[in-house]
Amino acid sequence: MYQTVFLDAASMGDADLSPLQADNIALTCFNATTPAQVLNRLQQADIAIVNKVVLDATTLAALPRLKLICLAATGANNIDLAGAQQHGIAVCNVRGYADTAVPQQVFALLLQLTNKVQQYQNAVRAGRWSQSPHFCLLDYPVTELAGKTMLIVGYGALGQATAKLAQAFGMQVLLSEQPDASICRAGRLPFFTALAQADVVSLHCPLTAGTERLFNARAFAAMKPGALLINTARGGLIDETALLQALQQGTLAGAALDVLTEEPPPPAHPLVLADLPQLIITPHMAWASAEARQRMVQQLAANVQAFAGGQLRNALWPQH
Ligand SMILES: NC(=O)C1=CN([C@@H]2O[C@H](COP(=O)(O)OP(=O)(O)OC[C@H]3O[C@@H](n4cnc5c(N)ncnc54)[C@H](O)[C@@H]3O)[C@@H](O)[C@H]2O)C=CC1
Ligand SMILES: O=C(O)C(=O)CO
Repeated sequence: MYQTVFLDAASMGDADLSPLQADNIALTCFNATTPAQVLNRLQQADIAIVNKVVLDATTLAALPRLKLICLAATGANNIDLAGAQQHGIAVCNVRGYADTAVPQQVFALLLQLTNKVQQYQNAVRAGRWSQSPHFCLLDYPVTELAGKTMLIVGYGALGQATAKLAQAFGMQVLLSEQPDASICRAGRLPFFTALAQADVVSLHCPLTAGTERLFNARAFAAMKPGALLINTARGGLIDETALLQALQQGTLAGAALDVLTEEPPPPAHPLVLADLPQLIITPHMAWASAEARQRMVQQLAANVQAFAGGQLRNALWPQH
């Protein structure tokens, strides 16, 4: 019997978690877990399931029974992988579960930036259409995606699925090489060259030591004037102070963020308080269509059962 503890089960919303239940699994679900509660709750666990709870090296060192961390997410930046490795704790994630949900949100955000649906809705509600001397109201400029370029940073499952939607909109897709790469792979552009050519930049790479604040003042200065930035990957990819400055100075024409460095953000977070119509922030819900959350549960169950059967599925560590 594997003692299995889901530390932030309520982050799955109303998804049906019953696929996780099985004869060989004793499952305990906590809605949410504070950093101070982690150790106590995982003390007797063989398997920890976490969405965004942080499991750092110190915590992992104090959990000798723990054998598997099963991420209810693709991004693994909340887990100290080196610490897991040091203590022989396997780590697996879920993959491709959101490759329809996230790209759909990328375009929901991008289309809001180009088509100003919210601003027009507000204008109609405020009676401004009724007062218009014409049949229409043209107060907010609309621009087309067709013929524009989208740079995808991180060409994995979500980057590729987003690229397909971009192509369906008639956009040209660009791929960049990693900034510190010594060679540039065929079909890719050097990072700063790609930034200078893109009308829209969409982020889909993991947050690692190498990608932290990849989008900083230097990167914003290199971007094409009037470009739009969409981040549905991780907040830490962006230097948020530099982003606010780039938006205020007009270097960037707009940004849409589904993720912030600190989540949930403090109420006085400068980007949350910034009153800029060209900045849209959604609360890390790009992944969370009902369908994607249920696919996630199925993958979690498959990962847990693979482990119980002596196998590892979607292992980030140990790698095969
Ligand atoms: N907002 C949300 O709800 C969600 C956010 N995510 C985020 O999206 C990220 C990507 O997810 P997937 O596409 O499924 O992962 P993936 O592992 O399939 O793809 C990531 C890609 O990024 C590439 N990469 C790594 N470092 C890079 C760098 N420095 N520059 C450019 N590319 C780099 C990798 O080679 C890989 O091709 C996740 O790591 C997670 O942080 C994932 C799901 C939902
Ligand atoms: O899958 C991910 O990485 C997410 O951020 C959703 O939890």
